[in-house]
Amino acid sequence: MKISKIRAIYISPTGNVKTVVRTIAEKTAKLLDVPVKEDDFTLPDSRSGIRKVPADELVIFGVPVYAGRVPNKFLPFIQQLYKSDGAPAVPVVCFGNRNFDNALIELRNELENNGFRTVAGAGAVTEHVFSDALAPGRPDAKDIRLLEDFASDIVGKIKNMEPSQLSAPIAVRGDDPVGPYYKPLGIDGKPAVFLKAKPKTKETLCIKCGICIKSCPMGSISEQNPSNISGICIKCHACVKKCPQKAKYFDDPAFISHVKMLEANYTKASKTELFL
Ligand SMILES: Cc1cc2nc3c(=O)[nH]c(=O)nc-3n(C[C@H](O)[C@H](O)[C@H](O)COP(=O)(O)O)c2cc1C
Repeated sequence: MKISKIRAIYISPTGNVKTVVRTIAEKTAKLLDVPVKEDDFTLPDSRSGIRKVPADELVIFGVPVYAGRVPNKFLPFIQQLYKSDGAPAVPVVCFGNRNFDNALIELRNELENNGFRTVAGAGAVTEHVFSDALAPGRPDAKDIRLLEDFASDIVGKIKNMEPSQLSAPIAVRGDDPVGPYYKPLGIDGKPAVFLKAKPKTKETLCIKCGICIKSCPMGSISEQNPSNISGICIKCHACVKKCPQKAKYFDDPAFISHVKMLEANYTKASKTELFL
């Protein structure tokens, strides 16, 4: 099968998915001696129109895992933006050391529904945006090597395949039909409900540089006053992580309790799972 280009498509509010997708894309491109085209659709401005992916491009499609699934606010864009008539695709989900639950199978199914043919899949461990005690510094050098080996295996698999052989979706871990969202628990073992939590701002530190405004995937931070979160917050932590002044933080008690529960139960290093 002739591949003319690698298409690296991703949502990555704080950068982990971008690193993982780029690693796989760059290695496959090198092995196939073709260019990479990058499509980052994290921000509102990057999410218009329909992009038809030609059947001779290999797609590496990455999203973060939120509550054990594909982030629900991004799902409509995944469903609408990218279509194909048979391009081979690799769904990649990045999770913060707890579990990817049903996210990979959900992304696989969405890509298949959009006309892609999934040939491999990955659930990659990455640092949890809620706490650097969960998979700290990952992907690390060992993870990168593993992802590069995975890229070599993908190339080995598709190189001698005919387009007609791209039939059954790649078998991945997860429930099909896709199971429910993971319900976050607090340190007391009871459900922790923090859907409405929004980041606060330390006014003494904020210099109104506007970086948080430009980083918010929901476009929810007021241009006039960055302390005002006028729209919905998906807790992605882009504003917290990207603030050069460390002025943004969450203090919602249910959210803090959930983070404590994660830190109490999920610090043991998880493994990246690869499907070929
Ligand atoms: C709202 C939210 C929910 C999350 N849910 C999970 C989860 O269910 N399981 C898990 O292991 N990590 C979870 N994470 C961690 C992210 O999947 C992980 O940190 C990922 O690398 C973030 O990607 P990014 O750096 O590209 O934004 C969650 C993160 C957020 C913001």
